[in-house]
Amino acid sequence: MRAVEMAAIDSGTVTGLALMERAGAGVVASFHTNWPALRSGSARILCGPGNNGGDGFVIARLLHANGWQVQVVTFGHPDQLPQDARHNFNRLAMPVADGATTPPTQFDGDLSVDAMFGTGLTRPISDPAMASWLHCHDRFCAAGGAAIAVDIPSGLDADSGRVLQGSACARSGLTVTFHRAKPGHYLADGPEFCGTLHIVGIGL
Ligand SMILES: NC(=O)C1=CN([C@@H]2O[C@H](COP(=O)(O)OP(=O)(O)OC[C@H]3O[C@@H](n4cnc5c(N)ncnc54)[C@H](OP(=O)(O)O)[C@@H]3O)[C@@H](O)[C@H]2O)[C@@H](O)CC1
Ligand SMILES: [K+]
Repeated sequence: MRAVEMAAIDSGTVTGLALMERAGAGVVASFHTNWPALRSGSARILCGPGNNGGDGFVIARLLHANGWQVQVVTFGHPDQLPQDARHNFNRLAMPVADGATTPPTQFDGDLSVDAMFGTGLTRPISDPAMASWLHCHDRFCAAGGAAIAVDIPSGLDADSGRVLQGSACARSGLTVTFHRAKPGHYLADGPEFCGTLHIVGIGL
């Protein structure tokens, strides 16, 4: 998937930013399909240090523009964000909480989005702050809340479908992935953590 994305970008037919915008818009469209009654409310978006977090910033902007009350929680310093994610971070017109220094609270809003890690997860999630915020997402999902994972539930290996050894991981009721499903969506722990799987095209 990473190779496909890079080939499309390198060929000049599409930019990473355009792919990210389509990914974020695809998640919002899938959300409305899966929970049609939820037209607006309060959303919490957990945004990690890479482009998965970048998708989260796009989602935050789109929901906010549609009248949602949005709480963005970031993990990692904005200066360290990859270019496309940084661009979308800068476009946010709402307060952002730093997940490293803000204690997580039980979420009793309407929509929780896991945009912490996607295909770039390289090792178990061991950071205590990340783990406790993901735990809030998981509890919200378990309580029947609208919980979405962007691309892949954070902590789940996209190839094997296993939760990385010792990693935090959160269940979602809906996982929205891009272009093609990954083996991990269907294998091992995948189905339990992904919930319903939507595959959205991003023009690749
Ligand atoms: N490419 C495209 O055009 C498109 C991409 N798209 C989106 O991008 C996603 C892939 O983005 P990505 O490659 O930035 O990886 P992502 O999962 O966001 O994180 C990587 C960062 O996390 C860090 N890190 C890793 N493990 C960690 C840990 N346990 N604990 C802490 N940190 C950890 C890692 O650090 P490092 O391992 O380098 O030290 C790195 O900084 C993809 O899933 C999709 O959602 C869509 O928009 C479609 C178009
Ligand atoms: K994710």
